[in-house]
Amino acid sequence: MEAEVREPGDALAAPAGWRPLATHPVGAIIAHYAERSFVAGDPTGQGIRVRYAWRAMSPDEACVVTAAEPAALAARAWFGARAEGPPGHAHGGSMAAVLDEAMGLAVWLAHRAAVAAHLETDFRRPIPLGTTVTAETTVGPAEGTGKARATARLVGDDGTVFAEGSALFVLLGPRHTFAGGGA
Ligand SMILES: CCCCCCCCCCCC(=O)SCCNC(=O)CCNC(=O)[C@H](O)C(C)(C)COP(=O)(O)OP(=O)(O)OC[C@H]1O[C@@H](n2cnc3c(N)ncnc32)[C@H](O)[C@@H]1OP(=O)(O)O
Repeated sequence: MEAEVREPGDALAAPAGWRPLATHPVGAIIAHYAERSFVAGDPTGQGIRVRYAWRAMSPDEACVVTAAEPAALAARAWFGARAEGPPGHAHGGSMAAVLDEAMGLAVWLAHRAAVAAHLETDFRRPIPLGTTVTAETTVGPAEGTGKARATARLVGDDGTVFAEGSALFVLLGPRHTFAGGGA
């Protein structure tokens, strides 16, 4: 029998100072994608529930950004019974999926169309099912052109760092076959 897992209630709301992704002009397109994504596309399910948010960045934060109004991306993520890995705790793949998608969307929002070429994840603490965490992201320059480096971490409301991710993204150009590439 599945253990009872606490529902998130309104814990998935955007953190203080952040706004729902759909309220950003570029973010609205990405938010539409997220509605269909296997990571964030089941907002009432018992697997992972993810809600994205953005805030404006100050010029000194926006080290790689080409957008006129640079924006940072964060997510609130809840892990339900169907995200179980070790008994009572989140599956590492579900944590990596949240990190991967949050970093990917951060690159799309801050920079332009890209796909992950290399992804690393460090699992620091197990996430008890029913926990809501914040996925914090950064986007920075990568060595060489046509690439971006992103990081993300899953942080509990008490400051516990559950997982950290780092990824290399290759920016999509005309030679790539991904739909929507060439931005
Ligand atoms: C509407 C809103 C939607 C919004 C949609 C948002 C979706 C977000 C989803 C989350 C992100 C994902 O999971 S994306 C899905 C998972 N990723 C994928 O499926 C990608 C599969 N891989 C590929 O298609 C390819 O390998 C690419 C495109 C990544 C790279 O191929 P390529 O373009 O031919 O690039 P290539 O010349 O080989 O390499 C370019 C440069 O990157 C470096 N490079 C390439 N791969 C690697 C690597 N693994 N590790 C280190 N470095 C690498 C090379 O050394 C080179 O550096 P230099 O010599 O130039 O210095």
